[in-house]
Amino acid sequence: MAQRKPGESCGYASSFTGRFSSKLPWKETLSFRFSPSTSVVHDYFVGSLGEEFREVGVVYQEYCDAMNKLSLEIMEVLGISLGIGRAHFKDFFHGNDSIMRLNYYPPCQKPELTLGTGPHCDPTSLTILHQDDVGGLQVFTEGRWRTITPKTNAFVINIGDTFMALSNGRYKSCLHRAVVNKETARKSLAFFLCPEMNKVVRPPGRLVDAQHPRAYPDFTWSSLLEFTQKHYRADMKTLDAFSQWIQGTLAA
Ligand SMILES: C=C1C[C@]23C[C@H]1CC[C@H]2[C@]1(C)CCC[C@@](C)(C(=O)O)[C@H]1[C@@H]3C(=O)O
Ligand SMILES: O=C(O)CCC(=O)C(=O)O
Ligand SMILES: [Fe+2]
Repeated sequence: MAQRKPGESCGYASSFTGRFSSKLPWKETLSFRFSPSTSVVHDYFVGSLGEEFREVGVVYQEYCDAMNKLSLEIMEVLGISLGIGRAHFKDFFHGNDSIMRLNYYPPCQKPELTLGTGPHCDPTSLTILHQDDVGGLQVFTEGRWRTITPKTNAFVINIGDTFMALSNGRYKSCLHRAVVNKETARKSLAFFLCPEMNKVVRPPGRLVDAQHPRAYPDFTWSSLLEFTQKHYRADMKTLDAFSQWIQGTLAA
């Protein structure tokens, strides 16, 4: 029942053999949807995983509600930082159709031969990541992979591709990966803020001018999500590949 089906972004997935034929990530994942002012998270745990998961469902419902609140506060700060005011992005994400993902990375006897999660930019808008104290998240900056040391009471916040497009490229989505180790399993919780499915991703006019022409075409989040689920494994070039893909399909 909980098994994730090809093309869907919810459910349990291990080894990803159903989706990819090479570079399989060394991880298991459980992904589910979140929408504000609903009990969809709690209902998923009870409805798909069973009555014995009711308590866990309550906890993750509360966690996702808190992540939603934090995401909208961060969107206010990002709007102020770009000079377009606190309301613009906060209102854009007031209704959202976000994804919560639980990552489990088993120990690996030959960790140098694989990756927990390969190099990528999150195609989503904003990621709030809670990692445990094992360590393994790395970000590629200034020419090399740098480990993000776990901090107990801190979250890691990533800009994703969709927000890069919304900010007309002023913010860049962050290239990152997760390595594994021989001794200890690692777990992380990733809350991916996503707009409502059919909302058009278009930067505010104030961020487009002669010096800053449009960096990406208009698109809906549902079309980018479908691209990553059915046509293209998200990597560090997803948005460029997606832009070419939609312009190609429009021209056809
Ligand atoms: C919309 C999504 C697709 C992925 C989960 C969320 C945000 C991150 C994406 C992902 C983790 C990027 C690396 C490749 C991927 C296939 C994975 O390793 O899980 C991506 C997720 C996915 O397509 O399931
Ligand atoms: O587990 C981590 O530290 C990173 C996971 C990640 O990048 C993702 O799920 O998109
Ligand atoms: Fe990621």
